[in-house]
Amino acid sequence: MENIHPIFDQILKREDKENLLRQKGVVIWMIGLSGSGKSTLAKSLERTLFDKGHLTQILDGDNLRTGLNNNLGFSEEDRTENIRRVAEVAKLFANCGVVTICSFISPTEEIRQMAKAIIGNDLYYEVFVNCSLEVCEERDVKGLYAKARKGEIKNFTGIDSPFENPKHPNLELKTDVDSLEDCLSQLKESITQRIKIN
Ligand SMILES: Nc1ncnc2c1ncn2[C@@H]1O[C@H](COP(=O)(O)OS(=O)(=O)O)[C@@H](OP(=O)(O)O)[C@H]1O
Ligand SMILES: Nc1ncnc2c1ncn2[C@@H]1O[C@H](COP(=O)(O)OP(=O)(O)O)[C@@H](O)[C@H]1O
Repeated sequence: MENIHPIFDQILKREDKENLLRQKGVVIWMIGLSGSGKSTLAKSLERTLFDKGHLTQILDGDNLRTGLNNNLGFSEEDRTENIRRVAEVAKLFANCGVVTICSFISPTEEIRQMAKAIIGNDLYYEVFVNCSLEVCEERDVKGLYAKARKGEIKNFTGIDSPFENPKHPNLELKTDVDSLEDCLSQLKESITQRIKIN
């Protein structure tokens, strides 16, 4: 871009900030249908890490869409822009050494590849919160599936908008098979390893 001069030679590196915080920065990218368990798992992970002295930040769809992304809806184009902005923000946090927990449906492989390309392979840690549409719909935590079935919400993921299962996540949690307690311990164990300073 003309007349824009990004600073690449920062005096302080991510490693310096990670050493200060005694943790590795990471973007934990949680993917799954509405009602699959992303927010529940993200909040519990954050609480556990915080209680152990880690600095964390949750970014999630419902919150970001009331602020930074409040001009975006659920068309394919808007979802792509939603994820592009979030990935950029997540990268800033992770480069400060923060354990950044992103909870977004991120419905297609293309969208996720974009997020990964922005964040970078070294920081991106993909978690598939796998739950069948049937169980998500049964849970219907926010009553949105009922509305979508009645045609009151258009482009609802899983109903009239696509969701592709991630092919090679770093971690897969089967929230319609394993208990919440089991899923949480799998998640906490893998993230605790991931953020450990050697
Ligand atoms: N049409 C449609 N489809 C899917 N979800 C919808 C829709 N309309 C509103 N909601 C609510 O928005 C939350 C999903 O936003 P995301 O930013 O995660 O979506 S996306 O990644 O851009 O696809 C989602 O939150 P979660 O239930 O936490 O996933 C819903 O509460
Ligand atoms: N194994 C599990 N993992 C995560 N959530 C579960 C599990 N079993 C049942 N649940 C319940 O499913 C619901 C998931 O809702 P939520 O976390 O808001 O989903 P999302 O953020 O993906 O829309 C919660 O009520 C949660 O208690």
